[in-house]
Amino acid sequence: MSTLPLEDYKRYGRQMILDGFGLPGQLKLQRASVAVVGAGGLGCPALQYLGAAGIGRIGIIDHDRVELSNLSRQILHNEETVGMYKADSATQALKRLNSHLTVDAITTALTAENALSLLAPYDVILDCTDNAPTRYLLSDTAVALKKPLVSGAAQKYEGQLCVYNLGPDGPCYRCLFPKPPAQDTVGTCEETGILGVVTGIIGDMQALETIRLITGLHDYKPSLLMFSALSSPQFKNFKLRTRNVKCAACGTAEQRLGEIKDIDYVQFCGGPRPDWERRGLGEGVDGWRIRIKDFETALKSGKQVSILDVRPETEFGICQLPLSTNVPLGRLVANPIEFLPKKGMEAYIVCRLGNDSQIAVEALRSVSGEGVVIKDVVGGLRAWSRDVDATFPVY
Ligand SMILES: Nc1ncnc2c1ncn2[C@@H]1O[C@H](COP(=O)(O)OP(=O)(O)OP(=O)(O)O)[C@@H](O)[C@H]1O
Ligand SMILES: [Zn+2]
Repeated sequence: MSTLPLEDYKRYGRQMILDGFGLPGQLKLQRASVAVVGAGGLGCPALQYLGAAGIGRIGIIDHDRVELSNLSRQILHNEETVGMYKADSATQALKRLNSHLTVDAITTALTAENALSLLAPYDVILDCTDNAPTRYLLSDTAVALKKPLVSGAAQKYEGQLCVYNLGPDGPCYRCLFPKPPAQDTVGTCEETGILGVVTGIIGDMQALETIRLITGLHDYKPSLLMFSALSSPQFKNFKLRTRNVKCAACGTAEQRLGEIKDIDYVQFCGGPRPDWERRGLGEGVDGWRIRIKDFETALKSGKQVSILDVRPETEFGICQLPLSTNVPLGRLVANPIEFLPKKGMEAYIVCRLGNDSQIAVEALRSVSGEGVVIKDVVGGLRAWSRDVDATFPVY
């Protein structure tokens, strides 16, 4: 029979003595892996309870950094971690709670290109983000990976909770919301305000639903829970129907969306918005990224640019852009200073899909001074082939 490390009986004893939980429940948590996307208002409380309960592996995906204005609700961060990546700051907090936890801190944004590969290793996915494109992306990814998506949302005095893709026939987010909300009806916490404890309540409930799913304490009846701090009663629960056969994501085969990496979620949700752009969502968005069409324009403009291709040498040998230089990612990250562009020169970083190039830009950025232009090419050579030059090989 499997056992736990001796000190874990003491650490988790209070929950282990619960009816229906026991040693099997604790072992299930220990063997489970959970991905939390967004380490903000919802993610922090969810992570805190998931870590405290003894989830074996926790992935934290967030590309944003901690700001002072986050501290009133994003309770894993503190004054000393302002400026740090939220994923790193949250990891640090969880490790303080339990030094044995296994935490993967992922400091890149979840995008259509990377969602499947980043989330595939985890059993349960938590949506703790705050924007429509990411909600659709997460829902489609959870459907593709056949994993439950524990989704939270909070704004002003109100919150919502739902487990999508629950059990064999629970609906996905698209089943309920086939069309994105009108842009003027949604806003960020920065725009609309939020009471911190409301995110705490919803984030805690996301942790609770996750624990119920993993330990087998869930009833698998899909429902949408609405919370309103100033109403009476504060909680209302709506039973949901099973999945919609006409749903583009989870319905019958004819309705399929196509491949996730090819979907432009920002466009689907009504086009770029400044706050999404600030988040690095959509394409070509913050000052450190360039969308493929703009990259093409920059190359044609005649200005002096350098193109660094960070793929492995073998892949570079397969196909490459004219005038690009190969610097495999490992070499660049080991010594970014060597590869900084000269003053006045713009550097564009490419890779196959647009993931490694973000890591490369991050490394260059950490050693670059003011006025240096370094951008990663969103979607990489795959996007080049798709949107610019159909004769460029896809491999
Ligand atoms: N596609 C994404 N990939 C990774 N993290 C994301 C993505 N979209 C949103 N997030 C993260 O989800 C979190 C949402 O949390 P929250 O809204 O509480 O924080 P915030 O955006 O810092 O708040 P504020 O609106 O007050 O500035 C943010 O930390 C944000 O970076
Ligand atoms: Zn659906």
